[in-house]
Amino acid sequence: MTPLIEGQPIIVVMGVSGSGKSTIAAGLADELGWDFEDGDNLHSDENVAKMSAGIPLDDADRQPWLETISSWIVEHEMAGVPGVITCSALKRRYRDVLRERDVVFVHLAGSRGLIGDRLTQRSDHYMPPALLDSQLDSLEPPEPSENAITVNAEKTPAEEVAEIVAVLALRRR
Ligand SMILES: Nc1ncnc2c1ncn2[C@@H]1O[C@H](COP(=O)(O)OP(=O)(O)O)[C@@H](O)[C@H]1O
Ligand SMILES: O=C(O)[C@H](O)[C@@H](O)[C@H](O)[C@H](O)COP(=O)(O)O
Repeated sequence: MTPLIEGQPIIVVMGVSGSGKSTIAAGLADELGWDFEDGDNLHSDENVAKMSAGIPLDDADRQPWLETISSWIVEHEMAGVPGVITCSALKRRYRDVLRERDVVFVHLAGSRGLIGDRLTQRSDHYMPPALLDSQLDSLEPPEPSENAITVNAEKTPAEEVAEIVAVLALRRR
């Protein structure tokens, strides 16, 4: 594993369902040789069952999940291992939970039409496309004071990864 560069934060790739978090975060981690975790895999069985049934998660459902993601971040910080993790992180107060650590948010932002099309085409996932509207309703895009990076989710995955690497001036070591 590549050791953490001093002052190097953990990257949290955020956005609504279908914005490309899993694809881009995995590609970014691969490009950098960093650890990767998909926040989707850290949901409780109850949360997955709820989303699978087409019911949006609420704040109480998301709180323990955010704490699990925070634990992943802390473990990586403590071990000095850089990483990329996905988390929808739709609301400012969710991001505030994760921001207690040294993280940088990368927001994948795209139109409802494009993301809806992608979700309709995606077949191997528990999250139903019908939940996109509630995801967009919940989304509070990062404010300028949050120092997040916003990437146009309508580019190709390779372009998005290259942009993130360039903006953060990251290099494989
Ligand atoms: N930049 C992109 N260009 C084209 N298709 C993409 C892009 N990013 C993701 N996809 C596709 O869109 C769908 C949703 O992407 P995914 O990474 O699962 O999003 P999320 O993790 O945010 O739900 C997947 O089928 C994925 O292959
Ligand atoms: O906060 C939420 O409502 C969920 O966490 C959701 O946003 C999340 O992203 C799911 O895990 C679905 O997975 P995909 O984002 O991969 O569709």
